[in-house]
Amino acid sequence: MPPHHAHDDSLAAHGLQLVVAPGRAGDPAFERHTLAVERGFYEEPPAGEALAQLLEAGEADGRRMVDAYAAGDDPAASRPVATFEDFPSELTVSPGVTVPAWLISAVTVDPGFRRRGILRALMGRSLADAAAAGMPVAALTASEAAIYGRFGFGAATRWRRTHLDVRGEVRLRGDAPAGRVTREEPREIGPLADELYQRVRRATPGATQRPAMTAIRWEDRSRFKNDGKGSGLYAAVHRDEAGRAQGIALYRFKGWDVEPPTVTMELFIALTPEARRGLLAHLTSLDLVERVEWERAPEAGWVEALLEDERRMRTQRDGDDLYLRILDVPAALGARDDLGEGEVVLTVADPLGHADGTWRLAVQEGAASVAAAEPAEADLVLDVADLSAVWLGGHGAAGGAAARVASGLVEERVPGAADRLDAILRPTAPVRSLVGF
Ligand SMILES: CC(=O)SCCNC(=O)CCNC(=O)[C@H](O)C(C)(C)COP(=O)(O)OP(=O)(O)OC[C@H]1O[C@@H](n2cnc3c(N)ncnc32)[C@H](O)[C@@H]1OP(=O)(O)O
Repeated sequence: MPPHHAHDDSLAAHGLQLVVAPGRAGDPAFERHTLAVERGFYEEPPAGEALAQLLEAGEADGRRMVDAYAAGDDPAASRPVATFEDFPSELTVSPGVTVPAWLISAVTVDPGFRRRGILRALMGRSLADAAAAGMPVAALTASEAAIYGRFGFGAATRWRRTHLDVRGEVRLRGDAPAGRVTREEPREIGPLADELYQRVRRATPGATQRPAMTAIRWEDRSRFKNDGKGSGLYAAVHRDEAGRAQGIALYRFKGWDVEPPTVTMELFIALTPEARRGLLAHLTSLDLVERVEWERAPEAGWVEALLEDERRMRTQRDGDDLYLRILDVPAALGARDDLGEGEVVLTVADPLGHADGTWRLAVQEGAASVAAAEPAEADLVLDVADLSAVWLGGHGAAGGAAARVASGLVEERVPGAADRLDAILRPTAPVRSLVGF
């Protein structure tokens, strides 16, 4: 399908034209776009099979490219000066409940064109399209934390990278669980990894669908950033006494030139405490390995709880992970089915207009209702970025609504209203994002 040109006044003022099109593997404009994205993140431009995989995965995700070109350039023959991708997905908001979500990714602007409002123009268009399509929320992960608050995004989940010291004998607390862990071939258990991921992400607030490229990595078929070798990925599967798979760990050996010898976790999914403990026992007893690196390690602390020596688990870095941006307040606030009882009236300020208004959120006998209210009735006044951050209850470093009152950014008109909102929004399961996109 040829890309179609759309008009945007603010881009035209900078001599730029907008190209909006679905990402199709065979489209030269999508190839140019994909190469520009990799350049924008200082990555080696992929070629051959690695590029083909990226394009096919982009098409499988339903990614749309929203690019800016210098006026007069042919998108099929020249490089865009700005790239942007958006695509529909699902976000889990409480265990077992998902809502449609608009994912945003691959945002880059050529250094020669920065700080002229190009991102602002592309973001404004994308969010307007999402709202028009009835999406209650948009989501992204950010390269820098300072960029997206101005567009109404708030950090809603936290991320941490840990190092687990597995030198010598690592003793775990409690009894060895029932069931067993076996090492299996990642290429042969792709559907199993996917099935377990689907089950866990539906139960985990903050989780989205996994991107197609991630599935390719889990099956050890990725040619991208992997030199085509496809080597070094290992799978451990926990099966319960009845032989049912209840957990999977995918990990990669980093190579003999890395000191200390390290494996890095690509995926850790466990449906039961037995699977968690069984897989941890496997990872902490790998011969020749002295460190397990874990990106997006769980926050809840079950690893530390299981380790006899909790100091073996060290957080190397932590910070913001998934950013959410509510577009439709009644749809978003009414979606969770695990809200606490109570009532609060919120005035939401949204510079882009999508979430502006005053609403009464009331939860009675487990049923939530969100109805328009008068601004004079407001208990709390807050920006859409703050509401988006606290919505799932797994907010980032800035804390919940009450913590934000202390910063002066959330205005409490009725004392205790922020605590009331936090109590209503308290999550019933750890809030985490499981994969990037
Ligand atoms: C979801 C993702 O893909 S995250 C990845 C984001 N991309 C990258 O980090 C790649 C490298 N960086 C870039 O390509 C660009 O600098 C971008 C995309 C971050 C910004 O693009 P620009 O077109 O320069 O942004 P634009 O001019 O529209 O800026 C809009 C506002 O954001 C601010 N802003 C832009 N980038 C940043 C930043 N890195 N840090 C803080 N503020 C920023 C601008 O100052 C401006 O503020 P204002 O409205 O108050 O004047």
